[in-house]
Amino acid sequence: MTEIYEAIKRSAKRIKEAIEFDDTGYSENINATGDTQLKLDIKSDQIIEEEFAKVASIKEIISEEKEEKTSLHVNGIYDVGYDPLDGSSLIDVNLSVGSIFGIYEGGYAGANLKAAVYVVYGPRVELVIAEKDVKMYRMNKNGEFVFIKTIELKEKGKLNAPGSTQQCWEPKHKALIDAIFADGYRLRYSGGMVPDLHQILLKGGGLFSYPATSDVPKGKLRMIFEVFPFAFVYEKAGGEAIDGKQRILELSPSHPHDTTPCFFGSKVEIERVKQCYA
Ligand SMILES: O=P(O)(O)OC[C@H]1O[C@](O)(COP(=O)(O)O)[C@@H](O)[C@@H]1O
Ligand SMILES: [Mg+2]
Ligand SMILES: [Mg+2]
Repeated sequence: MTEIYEAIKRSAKRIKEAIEFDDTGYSENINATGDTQLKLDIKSDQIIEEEFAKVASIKEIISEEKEEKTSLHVNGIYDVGYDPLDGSSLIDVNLSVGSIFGIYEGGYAGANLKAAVYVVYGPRVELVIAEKDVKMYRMNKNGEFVFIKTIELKEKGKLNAPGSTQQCWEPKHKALIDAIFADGYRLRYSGGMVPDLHQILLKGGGLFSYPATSDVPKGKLRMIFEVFPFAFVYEKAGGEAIDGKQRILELSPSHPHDTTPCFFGSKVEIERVKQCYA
């Protein structure tokens, strides 16, 4: 596992440099989800593939920017699913973006996750590794990742990050979000799942939701690359992640690019979601 973390750190340094100095424009390609890829989406994907190709324990990889799985090492143990540049549509407005990694053993089901990692490219570069617990590191001026702290969620938080187009929410979802705001929660939503979920983790708790809506009935966020890794992080930090009713980590996609509605948060907020969606 350490070799994989080291490859992610090398990738993070290279991607940070690309974000700072490369062309921020769109390419002419469309990915499996139907999004037009930025040149930076493609470059970040290539950087990660190059770094993972050096790691013998990785059997295969699949990313948000690849149509199909890519085999790396026949004798490898782990399958890695990743979103090379999450929130990339925020690059043009210079907001924080991220990379997300799920390290699976035995196929890309939630139950097969062995570790999850994400990187935040903000004013500083931070790396979070969830295995037994959740550890946060920050890149120093020599490009080394220095341990900062272990992240633990409180039972109840203060932040609310409601995703998707509100016009398309179900009435019960609107009632839930309104009730949470009525209880004093503050709105914190940038449109980048990495910084939005990172903020809730670091500020002690709250709720991030991306529900089923009339325009995206199966949600927008992708299981293998985005939702499973963050569900793992939230559970290891003492929180919960559900699709409304079921634990996210009990789900299995039938296609690599499958999406699911998702709710991540501390215990108290997730209990409210369960009551609403029961
Ligand atoms: O603008 P919306 O519909 O709330 O969606 C925001 C979500 O879309 C995403 O940007 C999707 O990720 P990509 O940039 O990797 O496609 C998430 O980071 C974010 O949580
Ligand atoms: Mg993404
Ligand atoms: Mg992406």
